[in-house]
Amino acid sequence: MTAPTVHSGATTLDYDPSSQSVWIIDQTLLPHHYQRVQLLELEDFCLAIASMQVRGAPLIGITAAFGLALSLNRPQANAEQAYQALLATRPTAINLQWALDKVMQAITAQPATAFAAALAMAQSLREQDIAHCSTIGEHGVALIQQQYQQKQRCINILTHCNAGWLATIQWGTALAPIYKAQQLGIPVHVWVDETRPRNQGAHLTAWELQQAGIAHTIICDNTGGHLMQQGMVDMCIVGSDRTSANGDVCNKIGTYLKALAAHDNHIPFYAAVPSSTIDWQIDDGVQQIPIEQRDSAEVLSISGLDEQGISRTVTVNRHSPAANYGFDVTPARLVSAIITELGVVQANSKALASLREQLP
Ligand SMILES: CSC[C@@H](O)[C@@H](O)C(=O)COP(=O)(O)O
Repeated sequence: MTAPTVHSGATTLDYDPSSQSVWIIDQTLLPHHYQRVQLLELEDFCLAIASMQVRGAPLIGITAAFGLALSLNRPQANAEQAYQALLATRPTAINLQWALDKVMQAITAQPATAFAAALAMAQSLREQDIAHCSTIGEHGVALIQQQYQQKQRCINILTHCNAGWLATIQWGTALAPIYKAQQLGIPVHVWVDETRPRNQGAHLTAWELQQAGIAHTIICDNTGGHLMQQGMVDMCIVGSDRTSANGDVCNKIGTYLKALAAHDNHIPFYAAVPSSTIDWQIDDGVQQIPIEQRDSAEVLSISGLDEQGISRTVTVNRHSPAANYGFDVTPARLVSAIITELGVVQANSKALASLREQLP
């Protein structure tokens, strides 16, 4: 099967009404194999999120929304149990709870037609994600355009992890402005942090950009600071898994170090954040956002393709322990601005509170 691109209108999750299931892309196989898999039962949904077949904050949320909704049409359906099972799959991305809460609200509002109401909500969250990511792209591309107007040459953008269409339903968050820049004919080149240990940059962002025909270069996670010192980065754009109400941006581990280097080198550092990623209950992201710790095996070994297929290779001293922190928090003072579907706002409590007032 030909792999889709962002420009062919590809989506990462599609509902199939005939089987009451969803089809996702198994992201653990990318970039080596493009394979869609079907999620039918609640357990399939939980496993897909926990094992990172689907990942990226917005996509985690929408997948969970469908998992909860579809679980209601099974024998012995129990919405509360399904909610808790899905919520327990990953701790950091707030989109997970946000989407589950929306579906629960729909169920509570229409108990007699709970399945239909929940499914309609999941479908509307999916459509909303597409629209919001596209709008984030339109707001973000103005920032790239400013740089281009000043410099009149290819704009070098550094990104971390994967916040492209694979992390959402379509378009992505951090990559959406880059795709929009390409559509406008603005020359861009993307520095892609490999993003150990799961290599979402080297595996997923690089694949997406290559499919879309966007110039990019994979770099080791520790390279960004050097490039910034040498004037080889014009701006950084990253995504977020949870942004606190005061503008602290939690994102894939290593983001904070890039923000520090950007600050030291006077390079703008933007986070592309749909409002569904803002945790309004937390006003100190550094202290309050739960940071996922995953299996140390992900640090001790690396996955790759050989004649046998995809396998993991141990790359370290076998007898050493390892720690696997999944995310870190960039304090608001290091974030130049936050790109949302409602516009570009300052990373502080006041600006975010006024953004909140505009939310439906
Ligand atoms: C639009 S996605 C933003 C973030 O979710 C992304 O940068 C990220 O950190 C994803 O982490 P992952 O562990 O792959 O789910």
